[in-house]
Amino acid sequence: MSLPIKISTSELAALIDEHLGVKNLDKNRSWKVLDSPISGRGVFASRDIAAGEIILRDVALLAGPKTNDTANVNTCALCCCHLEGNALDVMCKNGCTLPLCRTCASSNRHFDECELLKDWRPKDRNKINSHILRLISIVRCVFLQDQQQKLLNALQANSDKYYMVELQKAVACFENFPRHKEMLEYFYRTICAFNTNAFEGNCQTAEGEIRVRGLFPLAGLVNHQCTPNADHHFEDGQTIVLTATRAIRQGEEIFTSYTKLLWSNVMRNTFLMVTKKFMCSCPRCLDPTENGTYLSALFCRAQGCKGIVIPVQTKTLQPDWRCTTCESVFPHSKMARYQDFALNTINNRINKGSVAEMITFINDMCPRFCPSSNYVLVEAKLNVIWRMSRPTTEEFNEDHLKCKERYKEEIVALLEKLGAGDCTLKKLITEEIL
Ligand SMILES: C[S@@+](CC[C@H](N)C(=O)[O-])C[C@H]1O[C@@H](n2cnc3c(N)ncnc32)[C@H](O)[C@@H]1O
Repeated sequence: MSLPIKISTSELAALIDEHLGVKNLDKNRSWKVLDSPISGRGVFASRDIAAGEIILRDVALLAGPKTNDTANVNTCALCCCHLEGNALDVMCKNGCTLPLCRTCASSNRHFDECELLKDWRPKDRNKINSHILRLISIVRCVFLQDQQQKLLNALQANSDKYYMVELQKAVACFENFPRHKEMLEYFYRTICAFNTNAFEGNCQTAEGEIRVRGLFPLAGLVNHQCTPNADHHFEDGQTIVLTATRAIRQGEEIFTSYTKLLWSNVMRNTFLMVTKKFMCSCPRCLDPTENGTYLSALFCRAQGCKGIVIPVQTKTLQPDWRCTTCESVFPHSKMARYQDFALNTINNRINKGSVAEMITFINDMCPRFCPSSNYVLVEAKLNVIWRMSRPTTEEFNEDHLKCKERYKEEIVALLEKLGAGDCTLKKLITEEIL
């Protein structure tokens, strides 16, 4: 369920223009905001767009470090750079408990935030609290101007009891967190809007890699398809760029993918349902062969059969599975256990041993229990490519290098079958931009 939105699509489009400002609104712009036949509002091509062309550049309304509950507290709360040193070294010396780099610690931008958090009185002033660090991108909604708050409230905000838990965890970190209804509702809506629309990612800057999450009002209006026509990357901690992965005709809706491209149908839709509260019905999701990639395929469980089974129904997260050879049908519960076994067995090996051991495992062991098209095995091959492309002390012989090339060809062929165009993943693999 989403929280109510009390604004028309044209008013929202005007707020986005204002947000981007004249500087970012070039005359040759290629997009417009309209109602979408897929869901709510969407972004559409206002002219033909060439493959590889930048569609839009959007500026964060709210942004902060990408963190989770337990890790990454060594990230600057403001510029999101990696911080060296122990918690006490990097924590703000004025008592707000945020980790900060030297430049940000003395900046005006931090001053107001620091005063606000100190006023709320963090309970434990001697340690960095990952909840507070995660909350900081939300807390920044307090400093938005009226029109920006209006824009924030115009974004779709899916509600969920776990988002309420996120708010309760935040409240529990302070002795004096504002508890009046209006403020709590504003924070709750902002958390919901973040979970519905935000982008997370890593970005290479002159100072090193930063890890950010941000709410981008225009990019956040882009709906999802599993074979999208656009891809995104962070230009810096405040700017996101959408690029066309193939030619887009005037009037077509622009889509990105909210999931990994190479996940299976069930995996993608489970993720979409949990994180974004919808199931996709794009052509790829409706095709049990997944454009002939068989990313879901598992071996048939019928005695003596060497065929593969694939989910037969679409539009459900618990489909029956049927063998493409003997046509035996298996309930989802049985195949889900088998898929989990393959996933756990393969994931337990990833990053544990050397790359050479991983290659032997993929080539010799995995084919005994997992078809080569299964997405978990595809992900394992991607992992080998990444590890071999990064600086490492491990030495590779000719066979290893040949395997890497073969894995790359297999994955590029999969992306082609899916119609993924010049997506970031293809560029990463073929151009080795890591
Ligand atoms: C980031 S927002 C996209 C913008 C949204 N349509 C709006 O009006 O603000 C994500 C939400 O849009 C909807 N959505 C996006 N792609 C969809 C799709 N392919 N099918 C159904 N709903 C979709 C879902 O409700 C999802 O939670």
